[in-house]
Order: sequence, then C-alpha cells, then structure tokens
Amino acid sequence: MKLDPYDTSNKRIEDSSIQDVSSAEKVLVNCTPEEETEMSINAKFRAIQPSSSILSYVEDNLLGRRRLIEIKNAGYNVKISAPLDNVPFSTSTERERIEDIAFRNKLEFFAAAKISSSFPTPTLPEIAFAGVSNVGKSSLLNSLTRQWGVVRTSDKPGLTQTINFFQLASKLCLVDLPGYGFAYAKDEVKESWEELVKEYVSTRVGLERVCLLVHTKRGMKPLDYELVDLMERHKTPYQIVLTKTDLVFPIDVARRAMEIQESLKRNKSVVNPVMMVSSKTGAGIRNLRGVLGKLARFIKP
Ligand SMILES: Nc1nc2c(ncn2[C@@H]2O[C@H](COP(=O)(O)OP(=O)(O)OP(=O)(O)O)[C@@H](O)[C@H]2O)c(=O)[nH]1
Ligand SMILES: [Mg+2]
Repeated sequence: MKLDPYDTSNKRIEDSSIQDVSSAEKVLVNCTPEEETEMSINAKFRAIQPSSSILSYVEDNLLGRRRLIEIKNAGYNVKISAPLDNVPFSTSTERERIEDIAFRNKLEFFAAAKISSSFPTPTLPEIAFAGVSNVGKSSLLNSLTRQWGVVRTSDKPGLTQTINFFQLASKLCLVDLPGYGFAYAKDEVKESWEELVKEYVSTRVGLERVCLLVHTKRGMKPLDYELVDLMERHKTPYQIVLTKTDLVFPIDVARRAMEIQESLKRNKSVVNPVMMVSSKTGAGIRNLRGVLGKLARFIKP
C-alpha cells in the first residue's frame, strides 16, 4: 500500500467522527439531544492537551497523516510498501541494532480454536492481539513480522472467526483473536466470539501480554472497557496500541493517546506507554517490535 503522492493538502478529508469545534458550536442550537452529545464529545476531544512527551513521540515517529515530502525529507525510502518501517540511510548493522531479532523469524500458523478445549498447550511466551472488528489486528501481525499474507486480512469486519495461533520460531507465539462488536454478525455468533475472547484472556497460561488495539479515530468502545475490566480482574497484562494512525492528523493521534492514558491511569495491569502504529505506512511498527521483542524467550547462543 502507498501513500497518496498527490496529497499535499494536509486537510482532514476522512475524519468524519472528529469535527471542528467552532462549526460544531455554530449548529448546536438546531440539533437533537443525540447530536448535541456527539458534539460535546468532539469538543471535549479537541480540548485535550497532550503531554510534551506524547507530542514529540508522534513527531519523531512521523505518526498521523503526513505529506509525502515530510517522509522523504526524513530520509525514508518512499518507494517501498511501508516507507516508515525502513531505517533512513540505514546500514545492515544499524538494522540489526534497531530491529528485534525475534520478529525476523519465520511466522508459522500452527493452531486454530473455536472452543477453549482446543487451545494448544502453551509452550512459548504468548502475545495476543485483541480489539473490535476491523481495527487492524491481522494486519498488525503481518506488518510486525513483515510476512504479508501469512495472516489473512479483509476490509469486511468479522473475517477472523477463530483464535489463530502463530509461532515465530521457538521464540514467541502470536495470537490473532476474532474481533468483537461486529454489528452485522448474528447475535449468537457475536456472543460466542466475545465469550471465547473473554475466556482466552482470563484463563490462558503463558499469556505475557494482550495488545488491545484501538482505532485512533474512534477511541475506546464499551466492549474494550469490558475487556479491560476483565483483564484487571485476572491480572492479565495488557497494552493499548492505537491503530490506523495514518487516518488522522498527528495532533489527534497525540490527543487519543493522552485521553486513553488518562482514562486507564488507575489501572494496575495496564502496561505503559500507549503504543501508536500504522500498518499501512509502517509508522511506529519498529518501536512496537522493540517493546514486544523483550517478551521473547531468551535462548542462550
Ligand atoms: N488506513 C489503514 N488501514 C488499515 C490499517 N491496518 C489495517 N487496515 C485496513 O483495515 C481493514 C481491516 O484490517 P484487518 O487486519 O483485517 O482487521 P481485523 O481487526 O483483523 O478484523 P477482524 O478479523 O474482522 O476482527 C483492512 O481493509 C486493512 O487493509 C492501517 O494502519 N491504516
Ligand atoms: Mg482479523
């Protein structure tokens, strides 16, 4: 996937969920109570002041919607599919230093489960990817491992319907969970996926971390908070990963990270910081690899 080379406008064109406060205020007089609530949510979001460390993280990692020229100027090779995932002017030794070794192993699918009794025996440290349907769980697994196509992705929500286990050599097990909150699925199907995910995050032995993926534009949903509460109760370590950061302006990436960090600050099992990625551009992927690579099984050479 490529960034649009003609887009140098830096305008918000896809951002329907976040509106301009001044225009929102102007129409407030003629709107329904639901619209009014929606607008006050937007106004509150706009009022968030991200910390300077979050703002500089977003800038340093070129997160958010960017002009091609900005990416080029930072030294990235924009001709490859995920330009922000390569190291500017890198040498192979730099690459070796920066990228975590675990994620360079071959990714292999080894089990799928529709019920907990068919979960494979845990033998490796496990990292699971959870989140609402279509948030980009499967795509993130592909971009973390750079092995496009091993994990199936789709623009239709509800593609992943089983818990899929993948292994990276003998270092890590990566688990792609079915998405929850998929509006079009039948109720009983929806419930069975949700129950399976809940059972997995609360009972799985060897589960080192759940990456809870949150769409940057949409923020956390009630089902995300339900899962958070469950993980808190079971002391399952989880880390928030903002996805599809390429769809919003950099400032809104920072605002979302700040908003979520604040809303979870009293939680005990949350692992900080909030990570921010785009599987489309590759922004933030290397840092996430670095963070998760630390969980890989250490094997003495
Ligand atoms: N713009 C943008 N689109 C993305 C990104 N990551 C994934 N997508 C798109 O989002 C859609 C859903 O991606 P998936 O990875 O299949 O999402 P999922 O969370 O695994 O979905 P389910 O399996 O249905 O729960 C696909 O069309 C992807 O191409 C991203 O970083 N940026
Ligand atoms: Mg999926």
